[in-house]
Amino acid sequence: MKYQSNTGFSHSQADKIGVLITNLGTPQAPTKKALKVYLREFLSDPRVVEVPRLLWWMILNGVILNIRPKRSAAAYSTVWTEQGSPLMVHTQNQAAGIAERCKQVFGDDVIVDFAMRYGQPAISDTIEKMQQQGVRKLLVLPLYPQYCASTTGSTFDAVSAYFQRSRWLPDFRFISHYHDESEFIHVQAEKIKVHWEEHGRAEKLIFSYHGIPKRYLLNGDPYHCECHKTSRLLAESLGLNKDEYITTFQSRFGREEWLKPYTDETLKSLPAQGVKSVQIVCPGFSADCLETIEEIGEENREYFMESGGERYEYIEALNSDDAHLDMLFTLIARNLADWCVGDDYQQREALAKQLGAEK
Ligand SMILES: C=CC1=C(C)c2cc3[nH]c(cc4nc(cc5[nH]c(cc1n2)c(C)c5CCC(=O)O)C(CCC(=O)O)=C4C)c(C)c3C=C
Ligand SMILES: [Fe+2]
Ligand SMILES: [Fe+2]
Repeated sequence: MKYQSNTGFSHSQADKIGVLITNLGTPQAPTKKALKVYLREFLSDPRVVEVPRLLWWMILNGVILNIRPKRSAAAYSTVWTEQGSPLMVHTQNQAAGIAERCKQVFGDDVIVDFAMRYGQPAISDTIEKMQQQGVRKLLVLPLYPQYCASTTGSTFDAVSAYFQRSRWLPDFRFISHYHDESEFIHVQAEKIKVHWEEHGRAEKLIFSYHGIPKRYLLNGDPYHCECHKTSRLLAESLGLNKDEYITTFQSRFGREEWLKPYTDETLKSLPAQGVKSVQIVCPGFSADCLETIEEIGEENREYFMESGGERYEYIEALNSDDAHLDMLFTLIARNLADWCVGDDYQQREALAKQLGAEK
């Protein structure tokens, strides 16, 4: 059968609204074997590596998958926790926190779940499960504040690949970015302010974002602009002058030029320019993961200190902070608004306000 049917359907089943949270995905274990599986899927995605397929297949299988898994497994084992990969643990907690908030406001009308673009739980399996539970309207929120074809675009590909095989499509909404939503800027700025209250301020605040090849920007990807806009809005919210913060790009992969300035080179050069203390935050990562904990928390710290830096502080990602989950819930609720049996949602909101006022 070309188009799959919805196996869970019964006429008495209540219609539900689904909220699917997604993130990138992570290996199953910090081992060479698991890394090979993960990297093969991730790096085979043409949205991630835009190189002619045959050439890339040869480089990937002939070189990268023979070298990288061992190196990456060693890096992952430094961040692995008893519960698993930090990215997985944070995403699970975020989904649980959002589900709790949805339950309080929407009752049983809304089902919240999470999936990963690469590895498990797969986007297709999760949407299928949600449809079996009665989901007829689906909102997908990839947890990337800035749009990038390599991440957000690729998530859309995975969702639409499932839809293309599916007989009964739900109503569908997709949040492609939220970097300039006032609530997002507010929570991220507050996290920095709390850090300042506890530790004082450093000479420079560095906003470090995951990089992409410069070619993608030149071909029209808005990611670079959205990162700079995020930094500008945060700086405005924090009252920072232009010389008090820097926007940099981390996690380079391969030999071609990526977005500049590079985080590592910037940190190596700052002490010689007289900057001895920095605080670094990653507003493109909604959850701490290998790229923040190991690369920013450890590797770049060493570069800075070995180059003559004296004080280096990494400000953690928003993870499952209550304020972050409240912000994500607000974003979701706004996008669900007229779906949530419209009047019901308005009435519940009014009731919640009334109850709050009576307390
Ligand atoms: C060509 C390669 C890559 C592009 C383009 C890219 C874009 C990109 N990635 C993220 C977010 C994350 N990337 C993470 C890990 C990671 N990224 C790449 C390569 C590219 N990323 C690799 C090979 C890896 C694996 C680790 C390694 O071997 O170094 C992660 C962490 C995942 C985890 O398990 O902790 C995240 C998150 C964004 C936002 C982005 C473009 C904007
Ligand atoms: Fe990446
Ligand atoms: Fe990295």
